[in-house]
Amino acid sequence: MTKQINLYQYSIPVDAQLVLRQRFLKKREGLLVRLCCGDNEGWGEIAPLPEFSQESLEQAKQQTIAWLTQWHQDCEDKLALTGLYPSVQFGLSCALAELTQQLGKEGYYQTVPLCYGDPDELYEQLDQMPGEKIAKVKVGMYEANRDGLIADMLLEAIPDLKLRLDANRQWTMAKAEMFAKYVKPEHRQRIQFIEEPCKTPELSRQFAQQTGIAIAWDESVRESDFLVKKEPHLAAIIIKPTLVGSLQKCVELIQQAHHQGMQAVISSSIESSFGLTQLARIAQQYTPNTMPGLDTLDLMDYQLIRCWPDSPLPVLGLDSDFIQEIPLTDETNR
Ligand SMILES: O=C(O)CCC(=O)C1=CC=C[C@@H](O)[C@@H]1C(=O)O
Ligand SMILES: [Mg+2]
Repeated sequence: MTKQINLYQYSIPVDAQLVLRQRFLKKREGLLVRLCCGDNEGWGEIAPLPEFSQESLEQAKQQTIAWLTQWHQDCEDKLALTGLYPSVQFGLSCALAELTQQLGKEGYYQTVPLCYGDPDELYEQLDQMPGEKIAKVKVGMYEANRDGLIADMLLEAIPDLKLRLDANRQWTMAKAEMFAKYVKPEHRQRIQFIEEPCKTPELSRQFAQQTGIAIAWDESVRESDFLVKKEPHLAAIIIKPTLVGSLQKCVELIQQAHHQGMQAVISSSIESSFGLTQLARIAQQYTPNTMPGLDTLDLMDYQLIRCWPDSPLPVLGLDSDFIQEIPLTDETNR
C-alpha cells in the first residue's frame, strides 16, 4: 500500500509565567508526524519537555526522521519502537494507533482544574464544574504552613470537594509535617493524594504512614527500576505519556495499577492542544473512571490544529508561521 509521511515542527508562544523547575519556558516546541497508508492516516505529537525529558528536541527529531525513513521502506509494518526516546515512542505510537483505528474518537475532556497558588481562582471554576468536584493544587513552592492552610480552607469551604496536591518532591519531613499540622484530620480523607510529597519515596511513605494522607507516584514512575506495586496509603500512579514512552507501555502501567486496586491518572507534559486531545482520548479509553490531569492548555497562547472543546484560544493551522514542514527525502513523500 502507498505510504506517505509528513513531519512538522511547531513553536508556540507560552504564558510568560510558566516556570519549569529552574527555567522560564517562553515557547513550547515539538513535532507533529502524519503517517498515511492507503486511505488511512494517523497523527502524533513528539514534544520533549525541557527540564523533564532526557532528550532534546533536536535528538528527538533526528531519531524520528530515521524511524520514519525506515517505516516508509518497511513492508511488514511491524517496525518496533523499543529503544527510542520516550517522547518519540509516544508520538509515533499514537500515530500508529490512529492509523490502525485503535484509538477511540471520544475524549475525557473534563479535566482537573490546576491551581498554582491563588485559591480564589478555583472557586469560580469549581462552581461551574459538573459532577464530581476535584481540583489540583501545587504545593511545596511557598511556605508549607500556607499550603496546609489553603488545602484545609478549600476542603472546609466546599464540602464535596476532593483535592489532589502535587509537591514534586519539594518537602523535607519537617515541612511535610508542618503542612499536615494545618489540615484537620477529618479533612484528610478528601485529599485523594499528594504527588511525591517528600524528597525521597521512602520519606513520602513515612509521611503517609504518620498522617494517614494518601500519596501518589509521579517522578518515581519514570525511574528505570520502577514497578507498579500496591503499598499502604499509595492511591495512584501518575502517567505522563510523553515522559513514559509508547502507548502500549502506558497501557501496561494502567492495567497493572488497576489490577492492584490503584488509580492511574493520565497527565499532561504541557503538550499542545493537539497532544492534549489525544491524551483525553487515551484517558477516555483506558482510565474512564479517573479524571485526567490535563489542565495546561491555558499556559499557551494558541491551540494547534486540533481544538480542545470550548477553548477560546485561537487555533493555528498547518499554514501558520509557527509551524514548519521538515523536508524528508523525496522517496518518503511519494
Ligand atoms: O497533572 C496535572 O494535572 C497537570 C500537569 C502537571 O501538573 C505538570 C506537568 C508537567 C510538569 C510539571 O510542571 C507538572 C507536574 O509536576 O506534574
Ligand atoms: Mg508532579
